[in-house]
Amino acid sequence: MSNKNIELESFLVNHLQSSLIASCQPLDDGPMDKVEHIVAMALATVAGGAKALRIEGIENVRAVAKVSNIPIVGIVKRDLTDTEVRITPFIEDVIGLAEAGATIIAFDGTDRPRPVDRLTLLNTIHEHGCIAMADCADLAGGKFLHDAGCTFIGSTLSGYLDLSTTPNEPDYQLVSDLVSAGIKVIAEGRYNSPERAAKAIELGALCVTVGSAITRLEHITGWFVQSINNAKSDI
Ligand SMILES: CC(=O)N[C@H](C=O)[C@@H](O)[C@H](O)[C@H](O)COP(=O)(O)O
Repeated sequence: MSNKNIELESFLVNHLQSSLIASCQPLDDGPMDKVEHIVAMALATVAGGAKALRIEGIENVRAVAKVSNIPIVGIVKRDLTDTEVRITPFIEDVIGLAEAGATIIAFDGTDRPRPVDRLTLLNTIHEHGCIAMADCADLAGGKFLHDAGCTFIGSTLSGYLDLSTTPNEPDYQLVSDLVSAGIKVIAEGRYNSPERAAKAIELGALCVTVGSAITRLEHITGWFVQSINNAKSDI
C-alpha cells in the first residue's frame, strides 16, 4: 500500500470504531430501486448516525458521493452464469467503483471458482487508492485475505453459500473467531435488530453493517406481517 493508502486506512479504522454502516441496497427492480431513492436513503441514514454507507452499483456510488463526503463501501453485484461469485467479480468493477468515489471496495472473499482471483482484485483496489473489504463466509477465507493485506474482513457471506440453509441469526461465532485472529471485523448479515448489532460490538467487531432492517421496506413489512399472522394463529 502507498503512504496515502496507509493514512486513509488509519483514518477509516478510527472513524469506523464501534459504528454503524448503513447498507442502502433496495431489492432488485422493486419500487425503491431508483438512484434518487438510494441517495435519499443514504442521506437519511447519515442523519440517523451511520458513519459509512454500503452502496451497490457504479451509478449509485457516483450519485451518493456527489451529495455526501461520508465513506462509501462500494460493490458491484452481478449474476453470472459460470460462477456463484456475485460481489465485485471483475477488475473493471473495482476501477469503476474507485472512479465513482468509493472509499472502501468490498469483494467476494470466498475461495469459490471465479473469473478473477482474490489477490488480483485486492491489489487493484490498492492501486486505485482505495481500502479493501473482503466479504467472507468462514475463518479460513478471512485469515487468508487478512494475511494478504486486506484491511477489513466482513462476515457478509456466512450462511449464503447454500441458500437452503441460511440461518435466521447472524454468525456470531465467525465474528468472534475472526476477532480472536486479530482481524478488523465488519459484522454483516442478518443484524436485523439494535440488540444483534450491539452483540457484534461486544464480541469485538470494529463495526456493523445493517441493510435489510434499515433500508428494505419489503423485508421489514414482511417481518411485521409474519409476526401478526403468528399472533392470530396462536389465539
Ligand atoms: C449475501 C449478500 O449478498 N449480502 C448483500 C451484500 O451486499 C446484501 O444483500 C445484504 O443486504 C447486506 O450484506 C446486509 O445484510 P442484511 O441485509 O442482512 O443486513
